[in-house]
Amino acid sequence: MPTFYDMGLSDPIIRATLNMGFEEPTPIQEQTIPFALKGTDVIGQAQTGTGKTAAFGIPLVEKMDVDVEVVQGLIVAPTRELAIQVAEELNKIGRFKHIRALPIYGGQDINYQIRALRNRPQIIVGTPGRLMDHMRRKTIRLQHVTMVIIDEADEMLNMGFIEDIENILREVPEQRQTLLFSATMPKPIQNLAQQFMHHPEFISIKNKEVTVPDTAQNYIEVQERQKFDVLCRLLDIQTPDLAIIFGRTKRRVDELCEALNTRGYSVEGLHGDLNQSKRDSVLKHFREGTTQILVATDVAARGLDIPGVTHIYNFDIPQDTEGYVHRIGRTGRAGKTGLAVTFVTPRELGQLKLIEQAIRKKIDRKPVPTLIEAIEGQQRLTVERLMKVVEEEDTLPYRELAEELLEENDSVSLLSAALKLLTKQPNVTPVNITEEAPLKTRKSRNIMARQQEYRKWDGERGFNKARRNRPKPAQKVNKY
Ligand SMILES: Nc1ncnc2c1ncn2[C@@H]1O[C@H](COP(=O)(O)OP(=O)(O)OP(=O)(O)O)[C@@H](O)[C@H]1O
Ligand SMILES: [Mg+2]
Repeated sequence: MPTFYDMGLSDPIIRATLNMGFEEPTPIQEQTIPFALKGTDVIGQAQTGTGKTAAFGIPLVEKMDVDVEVVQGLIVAPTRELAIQVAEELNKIGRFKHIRALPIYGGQDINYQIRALRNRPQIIVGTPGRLMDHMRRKTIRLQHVTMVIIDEADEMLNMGFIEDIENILREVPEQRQTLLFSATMPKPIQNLAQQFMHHPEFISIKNKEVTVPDTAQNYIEVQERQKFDVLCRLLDIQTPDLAIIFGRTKRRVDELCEALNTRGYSVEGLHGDLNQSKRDSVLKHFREGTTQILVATDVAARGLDIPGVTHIYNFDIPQDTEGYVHRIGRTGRAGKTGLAVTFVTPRELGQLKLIEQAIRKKIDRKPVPTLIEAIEGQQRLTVERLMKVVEEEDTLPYRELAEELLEENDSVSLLSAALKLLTKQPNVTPVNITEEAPLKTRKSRNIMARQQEYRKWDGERGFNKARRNRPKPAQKVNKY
């Protein structure tokens, strides 16, 4: 097994990897870092949670010149939360080399960002909209950028973002090095990517499965109006440490949050209509574990690395196969195990088949859990909690009382009553969830069709005309 040391990295970077607890490079790191250090353009594809951030972050930081106080490295990412997270990881990698990475994203005070830019970070991690805003204001200049990285590249080169990426790349010197990463890299997007790159090396970690083998994947066939009760039962049975529930729309997320809170679950919602301070606090609570359940739109589907997420629930089946891979990839990261459960209404079974074909794996069908199972799940949880207190806590102050009680009652009656008190009882308070129409089956979110459109725009009809004729990306701001 090669080590980071064998890769010819400098001391401050090796120290940083040790400091981050990385003992050896992951396969994608092992394969991409040497190419990236040599200056080769790379398209890197590897499963979710396998260390793609450091795969580009390590060579990027290695190549930055700490004495040159201009932006030399640019990373583009689809969501604000991901930009923040990637910048944090880069700052860890750059800690001993004193390389600074700054996240630049919408929803944060632009003047604050302008002040932060005066600290002269060498690396900027941005979301496209806000990056362009700074480019227009000339508060960010990209003419000394030597390396550009597009994280979640298939998403970024897709309809919602492609024009922004083109605009941003126009400001970056032509002879830059370009790296593209994602867990999913549909062929048409790979082809499209070439136009932004110079003879890229395509590195794909060959795995039988597209998804992570340590994540068990189940589906439950369920009627739309039953979904919520089934979800509550699953939560009661599976008692996840940290779980993410994905809903299709923002309204869905809001309704689910309210309904789950009504039924006594501690949940918070994340979607694009919330203001940034709310988004920050929701994610902070979830990362700290003070909120155990996050309900989110696809804004949380890509890239987020939250250790300890044990369960993913697709309350609504994802729109496309890539979405499925990324959503369930929020669990089972860095060698941990996880469980993903997808709700499928009878009319969406075709979509499930498409997902199975794309990931080349069968998703196991599970029956609708019963109320009895939910109650048993909660009882099990109570016993676990009780035994933990028996083993780990000081119960001495209660002993006298316990002995008194036992003089007049039998022990089984007493313990049964205590267990009952401690157990969350099934809560069937009526809630209001607006029904969603079933998802219409579409072949892998028409990426093929879109690619053909791009070709048309680029070729036959001429690029400029094509640009004018390009349909307005309706989901551009609204998707998440
Ligand atoms: N060499 C390593 N050794 C141990 N842990 C690592 C190593 N490299 C990365 N990690 C850890 O693995 C986790 C996942 O990494 P990362 O977020 O980069 O995955 P990813 O491949 O980008 O996933 P996604 O496709 O979901 O974006 C992180 O917590 C990271 O710190
Ligand atoms: Mg990533």
